[in-house]
Amino acid sequence: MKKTIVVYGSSTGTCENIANTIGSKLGAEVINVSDFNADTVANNDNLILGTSTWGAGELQDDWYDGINVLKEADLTGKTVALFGCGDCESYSDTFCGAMKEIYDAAQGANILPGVSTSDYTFDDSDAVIDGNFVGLALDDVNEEDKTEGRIDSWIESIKAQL
Ligand SMILES: Cc1cc2nc3c(=O)[nH]c(=O)nc-3n(C[C@H](O)[C@H](O)[C@H](O)COP(=O)(O)O)c2cc1C
Repeated sequence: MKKTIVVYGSSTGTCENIANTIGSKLGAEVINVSDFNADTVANNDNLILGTSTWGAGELQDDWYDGINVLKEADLTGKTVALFGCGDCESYSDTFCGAMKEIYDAAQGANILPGVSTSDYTFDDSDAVIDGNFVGLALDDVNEEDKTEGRIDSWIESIKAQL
C-alpha cells in the first residue's frame, strides 16, 4: 500500500471512531480534517476522506475548510476513497448526502468506487450515482451491528488499488 491517510470530520465522535477503525485496519495515519492542509495532500498518495452528514444533507462543519483545500490542491495521481456516517431512519431523504460534497471537490483524483445501495433502506441521498453510493455509507445510529462488516467488505474491495 502506498502512503495513506484517513481524514475525518466528526461532531459527536461517530465518524471519528469509524476513521480510527479504518485507520487501524489499513495501518494508516488518522487525522481530524481541521488538521488537513496542502501538505497532507502533497505527502500522501491515498486520501481516505470521511464525513458525517448534518443539517439536511450537509457537510460536518469542520469539513468546509477541508473542501477548499481539496479544490485548490493538485489531485493528479492521488487516489481518493470516501466514507460517510448518517442516519437512514431520521434522515432518510438525505442519508449520508455530505459525501457528495467531498466527491465533487475531489474531482481530478482517482476516486475509488463506493458501495451498492442494495444493502440499505432509505428514501434519497445526493451521494448516490447510478445505484451506488460515492463511498462507503454507514449508519452507526440504527445499524451499528452492520458497521464492521461493511467496513471490512469495502476495504477488501478497494485495497488492491491503494
Ligand atoms: C441535527 C442533525 C441533523 C442530521 N442530518 C443528517 C442528514 O441530513 N443525513 C444523515 O444521513 N444523517 C444526519 N444526521 C445523523 C448524523 O450524521 C449521525 O448521527 C452521525 O453518526 C453523526 O456523526 P458524528 O458524531 O461523527 O458527527 C443528523 C443528526 C442530527 C443530530
